[in-house]
Amino acid sequence: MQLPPDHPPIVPRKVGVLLVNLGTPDGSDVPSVRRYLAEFLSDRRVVEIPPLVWQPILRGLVLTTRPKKSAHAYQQVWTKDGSPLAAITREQTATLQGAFGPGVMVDYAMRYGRPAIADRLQALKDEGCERILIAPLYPQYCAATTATANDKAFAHLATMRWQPAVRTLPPYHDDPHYIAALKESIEAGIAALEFEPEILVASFHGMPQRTLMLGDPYHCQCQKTARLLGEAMGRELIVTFQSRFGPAKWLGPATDEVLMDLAQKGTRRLAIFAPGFSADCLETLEELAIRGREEFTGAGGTHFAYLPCLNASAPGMRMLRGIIARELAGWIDQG
Ligand SMILES: C=CC1=C(C)c2cc3[nH]c(cc4nc(cc5[nH]c(cc1n2)c(C)c5CCC(=O)O)C(CCC(=O)O)=C4C)c(C)c3C=C
Ligand SMILES: [Fe+2]
Ligand SMILES: [Fe+2]
Repeated sequence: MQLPPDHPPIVPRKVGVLLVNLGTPDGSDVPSVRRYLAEFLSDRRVVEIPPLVWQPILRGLVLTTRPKKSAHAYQQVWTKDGSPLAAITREQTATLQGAFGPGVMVDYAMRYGRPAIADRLQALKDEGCERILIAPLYPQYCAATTATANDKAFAHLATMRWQPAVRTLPPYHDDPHYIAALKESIEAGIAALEFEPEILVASFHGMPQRTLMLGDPYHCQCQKTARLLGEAMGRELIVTFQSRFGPAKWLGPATDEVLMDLAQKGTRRLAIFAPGFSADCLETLEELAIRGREEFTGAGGTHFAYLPCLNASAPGMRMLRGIIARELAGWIDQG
């Protein structure tokens, strides 16, 4: 069929997958960290205080003190490929693209900082993706993570004349693929240690306690992940919540307090891991692997191990491929 000479170009139809993670600063210097924190902590899904009250506190207090402290923390985990979260997310994207082959276009974006969700969503559409799965990589649903990533994607869709059809990845906290991948990865991590841990700690990112009362399923989904994982491994796990922010009451028990308490009460050998993070990042590599070790050994522990997240490991990528392929049902050949 002959197209009119001024017809917009026609590109072949494709299916796209947009992996989304939280975001990270472009550099570990104080101005980069300040820019990132300003965007992150201005998100009303993250800090649920009216902006008229919160913005003066954020600008006058938080952004004048925290960036220096956080930049110091980022400097301890920064790699030649940049922030660990960014480097690992890139690797997950490339590995998943290899697993799906040319029938599916896999890309990634960050909720805060770069690459921006709007830019990558638009790029997928411009490449001909008329069907896109938006995949926030959070196993446990939380308004401050999953919902805000989806909000950002839908805000961009609202600007489009020709929208792609979209699906969003549901939480996968109790998915057998995820539990099996965690079991495989953690058991391999323990087998490689030079000591036998007496205690296993599963540390999840915390949230303000009131979000549980407001109906956010995050806390329950973390507990269920830990229960299923403990049952699969045939071992008891201690569940803790880390990374408290601000003066409000957060979900507990707090990871740092539990580490010190266990050591003070006589635990000597301990392994900790963070099943709620799909990629290692500041919160795992600095807060758990570095500071957690100091807290535990400072209180009398002798052997401490931090076991890495699923990242782009073989079990982690098999899991991601499995859950994403399922969500693409009817859009791709399931073969
Ligand atoms: C895995 C789920 C996460 C939840 C839930 C979450 C909630 C949440 N976080 C903050 C404040 C901060 N978080 C920071 C870093 C950070 N948080 C997550 C994940 C969750 N956050 C990740 C993956 C990262 C790491 C980013 C990286 O660059 O590696 C930070 C920034 C670092 C710092 O200054 O400590 C802050 C601040 C709040 C307030 C919140 C829920 C209300
Ligand atoms: Fe966080
Ligand atoms: Fe609960």
